[in-house]
Amino acid sequence: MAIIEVHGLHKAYGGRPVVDGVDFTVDEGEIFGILGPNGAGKTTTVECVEGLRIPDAGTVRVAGLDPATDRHEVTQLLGAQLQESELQPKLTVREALELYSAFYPRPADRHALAERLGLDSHLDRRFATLSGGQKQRLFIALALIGNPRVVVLDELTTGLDPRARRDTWQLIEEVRDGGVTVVLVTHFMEEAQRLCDRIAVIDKGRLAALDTPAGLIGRSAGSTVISFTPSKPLPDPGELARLPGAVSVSTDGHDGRITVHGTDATADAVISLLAGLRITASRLRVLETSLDDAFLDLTEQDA
Ligand SMILES: Nc1ncnc2c1ncn2[C@@H]1O[C@H](COP(=O)(O)OP(=O)(O)OP(=O)(O)O)[C@@H](O)[C@H]1O
Repeated sequence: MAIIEVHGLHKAYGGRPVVDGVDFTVDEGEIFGILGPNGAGKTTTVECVEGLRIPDAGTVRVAGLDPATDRHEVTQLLGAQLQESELQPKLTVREALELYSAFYPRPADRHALAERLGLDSHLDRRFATLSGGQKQRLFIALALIGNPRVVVLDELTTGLDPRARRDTWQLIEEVRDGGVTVVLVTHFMEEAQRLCDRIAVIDKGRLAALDTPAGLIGRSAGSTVISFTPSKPLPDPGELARLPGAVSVSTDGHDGRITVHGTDATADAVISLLAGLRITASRLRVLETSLDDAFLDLTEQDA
């Protein structure tokens, strides 16, 4: 069941459209990614969902409510971690949690939340003295303190080291496992690929694609890469390029290693062809291209 519905969303600044007819729905319980190049309109889109910006046209519903007119009700069920969040530098972790709990009629148990986010041993630390990872944990805690049904995380792991980023991913999975729907705005393909059930790719204010990570990868031409070193040269090297789904074939002049870009069907056909020719494929590798490649295929480069 959809908990967020966005239809025909338009938003312009100074007459320049930055969100230009975006449609998507987010199902309850999923991790929904919003991916796109800088300035694509991702933050504007999620801020319309949060009720922080008023759309010029289109409809936005969160659990059936309009964030623009039912702002108070939406704030009670939607928690947000904003891009570039800051807090008063002298505020301690404990004070921040207390202050934010006071905004909600049925806040989460602060102590349990602090423990779950690994903040229990930092309760008396001032915000200014926290590391980047600790600050991000605190922002997740503050986004969750109102016991929301939906949490929107905008570029949550930007600036974190790889370990802190992975820890944060685990936290996001735990949040979802606790029944909260997560909307994740990110620039990191690995993050989107690892965490998201579905991803909306936004480019120049429009929805360029909406699919599962595997579905997006499958859309890029030559998404399966097959490489091997044949035990003897193929009698007709051109045969590989004619296999179903093959997009390109290249041979390393040094060791004769062959690389074929194609689909899963191409991989099957390469193996059957080699078996028929009684050629052994040594160091056979079949790899999927990454979401990075799919992203570059789906988003236009500026002229
Ligand atoms: N309040 C504003 N007034 C004028 N222009 C704005 C305003 N907010 C955003 N913009 C412009 O709208 C465009 C979309 O911005 P937005 O922040 O939604 O993009 P984004 O996809 O989140 O980008 P990034 O990945 O860089 O955060 C950008 O060109 C930005 O400069």
